Amino acid sequence: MTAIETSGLTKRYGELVAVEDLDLTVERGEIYGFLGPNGAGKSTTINLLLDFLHPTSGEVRLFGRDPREAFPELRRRIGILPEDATPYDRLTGREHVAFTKACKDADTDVDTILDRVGLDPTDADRPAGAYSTGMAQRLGLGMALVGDPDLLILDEPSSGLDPNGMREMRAILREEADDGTAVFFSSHVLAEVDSVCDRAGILDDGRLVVQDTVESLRESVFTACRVEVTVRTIPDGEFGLADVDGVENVERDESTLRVTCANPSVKASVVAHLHDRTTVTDLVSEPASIEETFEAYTADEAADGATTTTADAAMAGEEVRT
Ligand SMILES: Nc1ncnc2c1ncn2[C@@H]1O[C@H](COP(=O)(O)OP(=O)(O)OP(=O)(O)O)[C@@H](O)[C@H]1O
Repeated sequence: MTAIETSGLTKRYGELVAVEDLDLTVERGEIYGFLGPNGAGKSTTINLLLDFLHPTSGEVRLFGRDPREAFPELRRRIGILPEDATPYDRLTGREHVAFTKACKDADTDVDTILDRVGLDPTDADRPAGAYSTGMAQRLGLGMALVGDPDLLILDEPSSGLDPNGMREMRAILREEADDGTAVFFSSHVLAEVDSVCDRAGILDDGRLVVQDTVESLRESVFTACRVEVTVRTIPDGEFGLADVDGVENVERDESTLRVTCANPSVKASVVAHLHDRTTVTDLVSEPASIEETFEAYTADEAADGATTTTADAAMAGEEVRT
């Protein structure tokens, strides 16, 4: 069953188009990653889905219903983790979860929720004002899980979580999806979306520029990577690294070159190129940021002289801006 459906969803602030003509569907049982750089329109989209903002044009349907008419009934079926959710200073973690339970008239067991998100009883009984960012985020996720929602909408859920917390969060999202919940979460961290989502869309300047299964995106879009090479001396002047096939960007400081590559195979060419000109003393490979990935993707499309269509846009016969 379709949990989220938007058609032509648009939000303008005067001249600024925060979300433009967004067509999106998210099914129950799937985890959908909503990727985009800062200011792309992710939070605005979430606020439109939840009827916190009214669209300039277009429509939202949650479980086939117009949220404007169906809240608060729909609200009971939805768990929300807003961006930068700040708990009430004086209420304990336990009281936050109990409060959400009361608001939703849910029969959730508060201790089970606290345990599930990794807040031990001592922490759960402390005022949440003293929580670290990661603990507050765990609490926010716990509140979103109250009432066994059919749809989870999470805005940057991993912000502030350490690697352990991120792993635990991913496991919870997968359990929820396996249980039939639709999970929609926004992120600007590509690796996070890559590791947990079934499908993902990339938003840029308010427009959905790519949307596909993560498996397909991994082959076509999530290929950019970054390599940080430490060298004994950086060769003088232009030494041709930026012209190596597949090199998208080069940054340098005294002894380090940070090179964005269109795909992992380019890393070997980078090292070979440097090997002929200087001594490489260290090499660290890391995932590219969403901005780098997006730049590499759009550069590739442009270089191909491609029709610059994505899977979805191609289906719709639309051209994608680059
Ligand atoms: N109330 C508002 N009035 C005017 N412009 C706004 C308003 N809210 C958001 N915007 C603008 O709309 C665009 C999209 O903002 P939005 O917060 O949705 O982006 P985002 O993808 O969630 O960014 P981030 O990852 O930084 O949270 C931005 O250019 C932002 O400045």
